[in-house]
Amino acid sequence: MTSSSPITIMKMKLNHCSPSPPYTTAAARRLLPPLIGHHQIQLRSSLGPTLHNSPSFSARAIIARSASSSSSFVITAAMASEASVKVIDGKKVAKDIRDEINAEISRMKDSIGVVPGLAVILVGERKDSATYVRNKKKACETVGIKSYEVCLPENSTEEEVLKYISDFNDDPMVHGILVQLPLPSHMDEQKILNAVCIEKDVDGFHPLNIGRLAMRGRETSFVPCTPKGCIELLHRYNVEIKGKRAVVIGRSNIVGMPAALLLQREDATVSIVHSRTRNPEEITRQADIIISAVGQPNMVRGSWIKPGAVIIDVGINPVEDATNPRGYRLVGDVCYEEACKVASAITPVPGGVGPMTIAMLLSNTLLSAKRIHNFK
Ligand SMILES: Nc1nc(=O)c2c([nH]1)NC[C@@H]1CN(c3ccc(C(=O)N[C@@H](CCC(=O)O)C(=O)O)cc3)C=[N+]21
Repeated sequence: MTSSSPITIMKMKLNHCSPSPPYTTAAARRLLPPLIGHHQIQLRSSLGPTLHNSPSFSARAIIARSASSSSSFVITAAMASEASVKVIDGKKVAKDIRDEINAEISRMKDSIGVVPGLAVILVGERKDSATYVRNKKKACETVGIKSYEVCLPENSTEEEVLKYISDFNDDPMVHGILVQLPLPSHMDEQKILNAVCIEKDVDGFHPLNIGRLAMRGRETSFVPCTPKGCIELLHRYNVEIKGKRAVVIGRSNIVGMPAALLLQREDATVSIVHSRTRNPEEITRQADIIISAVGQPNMVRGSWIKPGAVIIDVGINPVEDATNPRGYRLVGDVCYEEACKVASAITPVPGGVGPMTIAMLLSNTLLSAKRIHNFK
């Protein structure tokens, strides 16, 4: 989703999350300051040495508290906590991972002469899909993966797609196969995804992959890229998962569900919030870790977030923006401005989970080539 305009742009004009300024409610005024101070301390230990939040937060809060009006207190405290939120830099981490992958691929090429190959099948003319595919191809080039691309017209038949999949399944140069989603509506997505042989399913969308993810004691074959990227970010920022309460918002097969399974594997206590959940706000507010993957711009408000929580925002939602040369800009599921004032760490959109998804695709492709050639 880069220079070209995506198919659907949310009809919203949002510079902030809402017309009303955040944290001016009486409840927020009562709740926020002491809790932020408390969680700040926890955060510092959980995020380790990389954290550069202001050590003077509580001092500033106390000074603010002694200041005259309560409204000036709220503003000052909010500013102080905002300054201390850790922005989780997915773009930077993705670059580090590509460098690591690049080194591994050179090592493999030098020792056994194998170059990993990724096949991408794109059906139809969706501009956003075309952009994703182009970005994946570029990313492959930067790490030394050979990419094989097939672009089919919108009116192709299922059989044609299945034929390409079957050829790639048999091609020894190809170690990973990705069918770009969504497929045109006349195609049976399940049937097509099931045709990708499990050894080359680098997207991790095969039911057997998800099944293994769900079962204790089973080795996973390929972990779906976006959820894998989310967990990788938590690991690389030293966010402890074990024993923590995690809430995943959204239950899609490709993000929400596998993300919840992964968090559970990492010993978090996991709840899934979805469109039929009663009191999503109340449940989300219990989370130490929030992964949001719903595709609703700014749905998760500051009041949904427990002070000190870590937020991974998977949403990439285009919203109308006349001031932007593209005519739109991207926002997450989480109201960033509000979240920055409550959370201890957050991924931005863009530059958060998106780049990690692609990095994990490269990582799965390398893993596949290593497995197929038994290269340690
Ligand atoms: N079989 C399949 N596998 C996928 O993994 C898959 C798919 N189909 N269909 C579409 C979604 C979406 N997706 C993204 C990947 C990277 C960014 C990304 O890098 N985003 C940039 C935004 C760049 C920009 O447009 O400015 C960022 O968040 O920083 C976004 C979205 C993979 N998907």
